[in-house]
Amino acid sequence: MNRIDQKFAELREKKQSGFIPFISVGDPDLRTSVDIVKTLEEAGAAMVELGVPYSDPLADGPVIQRSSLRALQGGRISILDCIQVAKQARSEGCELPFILFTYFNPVLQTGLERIFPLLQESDISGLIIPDLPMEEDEEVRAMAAQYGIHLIPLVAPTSKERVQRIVSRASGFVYCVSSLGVTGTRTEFHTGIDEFLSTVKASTDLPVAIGFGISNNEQFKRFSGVCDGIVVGSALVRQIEEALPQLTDPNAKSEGLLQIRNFVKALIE
Ligand SMILES: O=P(O)(O)OC[C@@H](O)[C@@H](O)c1c[nH]c2ccccc12
Repeated sequence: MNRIDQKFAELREKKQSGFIPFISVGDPDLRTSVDIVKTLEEAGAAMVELGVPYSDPLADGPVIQRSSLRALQGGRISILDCIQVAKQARSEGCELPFILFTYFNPVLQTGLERIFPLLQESDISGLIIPDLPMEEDEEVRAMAAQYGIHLIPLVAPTSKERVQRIVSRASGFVYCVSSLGVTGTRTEFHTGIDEFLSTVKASTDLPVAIGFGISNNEQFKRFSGVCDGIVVGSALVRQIEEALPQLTDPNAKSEGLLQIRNFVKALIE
């Protein structure tokens, strides 16, 4: 059974919502990304989105854009580097399900025929490609299914009649975007968000996760119990940004990781 399926089954058993953090791999460096992943697990993450930094992150707000730039400062970070971070974390005892999060261009550069066997042998359970249009996802879906990798779709409040089509082809879970626009913390969400979530949940037996803009415990609680998973990217990446002086100092790295742990604990308690 895919680790994502196992994890959501456990969460449903415990009637809990899973915390799904997103990080840019390589920010500030690959080794620290392994340490951050392990810290997220200790702090209570259910699974983790490993973001492949990209030079043209169209769907990302300023926080993740800065994070991608920092990661790419030390030279190109490939999908293979991100897979290596997952393998290293696993080898150091991390049991989290890994979701590779990448724009479509790096996937094409690496080659579909190469990526999927690698994801499978690296025990990476899911893949999110935010700019893969449903109309062009045939080949990617077939390869993902062949290698047992969940290709997780994004559904936006404006998806309306497309919801059924997107959800009917979904695998693993359905990622509901809470608002329109780019990633980044928000004070309020799309007006019809509750109705939108009900529509998606009524359209699938798959777990449903919500993301975009969630940055504090009040917002986390608002969606707990309503969704099976809650994705937080920018608010966490911002914490990593603030902890950079510690994370990049060998003598203070553990202090930086503790700051991240404390942020997550307060976010999801
Ligand atoms: O950053 P936020 O607002 O917490 O949203 C999660 C988001 O970061 C993560 O899932 C993500 C990162 N880049 C994306 C691009 C498109 C959709 C989603 C994403």
